[in-house]
Order: sequence, then structure tokens, then C-alpha cells
Amino acid sequence: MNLPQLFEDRMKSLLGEEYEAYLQCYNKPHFSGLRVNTLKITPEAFEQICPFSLRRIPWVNNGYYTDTEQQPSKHPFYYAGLYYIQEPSAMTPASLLPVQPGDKVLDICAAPGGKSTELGARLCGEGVLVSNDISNSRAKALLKNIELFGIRNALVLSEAPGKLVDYFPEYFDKILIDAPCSGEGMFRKSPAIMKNWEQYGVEYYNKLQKEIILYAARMLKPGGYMLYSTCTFSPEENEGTIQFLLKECPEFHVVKALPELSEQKNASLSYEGFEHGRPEWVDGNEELTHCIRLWPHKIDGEGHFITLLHKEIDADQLDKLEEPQYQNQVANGAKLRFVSKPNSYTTRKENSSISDEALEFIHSIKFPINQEQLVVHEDRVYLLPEGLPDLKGLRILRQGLLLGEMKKSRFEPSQALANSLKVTEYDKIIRMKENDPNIIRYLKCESIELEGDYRAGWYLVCVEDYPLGWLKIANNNFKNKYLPGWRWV
Ligand SMILES: C[S@@+](CC[C@H](N)C(=O)[O-])C[C@H]1O[C@@H](n2cnc3c(N)ncnc32)[C@H](O)[C@@H]1O
Repeated sequence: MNLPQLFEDRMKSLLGEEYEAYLQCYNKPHFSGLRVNTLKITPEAFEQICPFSLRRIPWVNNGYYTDTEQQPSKHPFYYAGLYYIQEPSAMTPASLLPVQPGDKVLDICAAPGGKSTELGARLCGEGVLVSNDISNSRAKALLKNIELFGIRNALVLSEAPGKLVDYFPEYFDKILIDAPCSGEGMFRKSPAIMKNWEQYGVEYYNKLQKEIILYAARMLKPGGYMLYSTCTFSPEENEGTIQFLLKECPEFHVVKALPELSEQKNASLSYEGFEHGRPEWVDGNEELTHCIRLWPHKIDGEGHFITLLHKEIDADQLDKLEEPQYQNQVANGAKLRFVSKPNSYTTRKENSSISDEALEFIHSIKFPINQEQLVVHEDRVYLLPEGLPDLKGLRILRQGLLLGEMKKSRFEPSQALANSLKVTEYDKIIRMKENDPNIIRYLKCESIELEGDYRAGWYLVCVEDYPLGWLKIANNNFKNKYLPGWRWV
């Protein structure tokens, strides 16, 4: 592999004697992996049904090495959102941010969703995930992945971080910054990135990273956690960016992200080969030793950098947070510019514009739906996450779960709803075996024939126990309603 000369020189001076071992990794192939969607299936159950060979990734309990030749993206289970295809090191950042169900979580550079899909899964439907990417086209891919994963409580945005600060001051419990970077850690996997490196260089990205991390810092609640990651080696973009934050915002501290050895053992995890940060590379403070570096010659994965940060609560804030009056304020949304309804959407309460057909369909779904959270926007019905601030003026790609669209006297349930359902949450099910030829025909949006008599209505087509999409049946005519934009090609 022809690495840029300047890059080689920099790596030699950083790594010294280790440089040769590092260089050897370019003679080996990169690793491929998949991460199981725990919203839909446990890793153990997935191992039982998975048709291709898997080997566990030691540091991620729902991550596996795969053989790319087996094409895991060409399987109906992929279309059912059972897993995300992801490079093994790239699974680490989301796995080390301590997300709990109920948290308010921001993924500020989220597209195409490799980390957001895991963060959303770990919320288990409680709390809210705000997934943002400045690039509108990439944010569309992000939205698709959020929907395919069946995440119901996400807000998908495409905004500059500086704009988000006005809407979400000290709002989030957890923030992930998977920063745009020079991508040095991905040269082996995607050699085309080298051109980008030569064109933009480290400085360009470092400037962006410093901007993004400061904005993100302002959106984190005191007491919250923020994780910064890159897929590059350059100290400027890594320890350098963290050192910059620590100077600008002294309330932040780097914390140990890896569990103790005994905890690792209990959780069947191993972080062997993970290395600490290098303060000496940026003339930085000792705290930076707690940063984490993943080197491709030390682990079976590509290069990454990860830092978990904690935002301290100072004594005044702590007293204030404990005052019931403050808690009420937060609950009522006063401090965070909450409004009783999201702007530019109309609630059912104000405008009973949800049709009877839509309500009838919604009542046939067996997961809890708070009617106060139902809104209609341009004939589409959404289920909103609770407790969002006023979003007027933001570029919103999706707010909550799109349930479906009202069309004259009909209601058409959405693809996103199908993917968010469990087989037990809807009555009219058509279950097919994984190798049933009808499945591929269905996913290609072709017509399918089924044996037997069916009552008219909307049926949820499943591969085994996992929903794929809708099929409409009337007078024993089958109308394939799989979303054309998602079809198998
Ligand atoms: C490393 S990628 C994110 C990958 C993503 N986290 C994943 O796991 O799939 C960095 C992302 O940052 C976005 N980006 C670039 N500049 C940005 C900015 N100023 N604010 C927010 N996002 C930005 C890019 O569009 C890109 O999608």
C-alpha cells in the first residue's frame, strides 16, 4: 500500500521502534463485522439463527467478526434490522458511553448511524436520542438506519452544531462526538481516504473538532458524560482536541472509560491491546493518559481514538439542582424553553384531524401509545418522543416515529412502523421462513402469491419472527407495500 510520504514520516516519529510492526498491518486484510440490534434480538438468540459464520469481538458484547464474502448485507435478516454492518473498532465508542434508558442523548456527527443505532438500542425506547449530521444527504442515510433499527424515540436533524446550542442548552445527559477527522486509521480499510488526507490535512479537521467539542460541551448537563472519538492517529486531532477542551472548559475531566479487569471478566469482555493516550505528544496534562488509542497492530480492528469526559457539577449548581423549585422548572420545561406542543405540528388535542381510520389502525397496535404525543403534519401521523423543546427553525428530518399517512378515507401504515414492531405487537402476521423465495420477491417489491384465505387488511410480513414490512390484502389480492426506496437490488 502506498502511504503518503508525509504520513509515513509523522508515524515514524510518533511510533519510533514500533513503526515497523505498525507498517506490517498494511500487509493484512482489514476486519469486517456486524453489531446485533438488541432492540430486536439478543446476541445469544442471534447466534442461534445466524446463517453465516461469526466470531465474537472481545470488547463489544453484541459485536461479531464476519466474513465479507458471505455478504451479510444480502440477507433478509439485514432487511429486518437485526444488525448493523460495522468495522469492529468503530463499535467501541458507543459501547463505552454509559447510556441508560430514559437518558437524553445527542449524537452530534451521526451519519450514517453506526453509533446512533447502538445508542438508540441502548435507550430501549425510553428517553430521547437526538441524531444530527450537518450533511443533509448523509442525514437521510442516517434516518433510514434509525428507522430500519426500529428506534421510536429519535429526533433526526441536519444542523450546524452552533445552531443546536440555542435549542438545547445543558439539555443532554450523554453526548457522543464522533468527529469528522483526517481518517488515518481507515487507510487500510478505505485507501481512497488518503486523497482526502492529502487535500485537507490534519489542521483543517482539528479546527472543526475544536468548534464542535465546545458547542457540544455547552449542551451537556452538569454531571453528564461526553465521549469524543475519531478514526485517526494524529495527536493534534486527538489528545490535542481534548487538551484544548480541558483548557477552555475546566469543569470537564477525562475519566477512565474501560471497566476494571474483574468487571470485564464478569461481563465476558476483554480490552486486551487497547492502549492509553499520549499526553507527551501534545505537551498535555497527565489526565490525557486516560484517553484510549486503538492501534491496528495491537488489536483485530482499525485505528481509533476514544475519550470519555465528565462535566462536573459545582457546589452552587448542586444546591440549585436539589431545590424542588428548580426541578419543577425543568419538569415544566421553563428553563429549557419547553412548549406544550412542538411548533408547526398540530396535536390531536387542538385539531382533531387524525382520521377515524388512522385511530382505528393505531388502536390495533399493541405497544403503549400516549395519545398526547400523537401529532399530524401534512397528513402524516407521528408519535413524538416526550419532553422535547420547541424545535421551530431547525432542519428536522424526523421527529419520533412516523406511524403512517392519511389518504382520503384510508390510513397507510409506514415502513418505519413495520420495522419498529415486534411480532407480538400486531395481530395480522404473515410469517415466512428465511429461505422462502417469496421473501426476496417481497423485498424486491415484486408481487407475491400466498396459499390460503386471508381477511382484508394490512398484514405484517415477517422473516421468521422479525417484521420486514406491510402487505395489503383485499379480495384475496395481495398488494406489496414494501417501501420502494428500500427495495432489494
Ligand atoms: C466520522 S463521521 C460520523 C460517522 C457516524 N458517527 C457513524 O458512526 O456512522 C463524521 C460526520 O461528521 C459530519 N460533520 C462534518 N462536519 C460537521 C459539523 N461541523 N457538524 C456536525 N457534523 C459534521 C460529517 O458529515 C460526517 O457524517
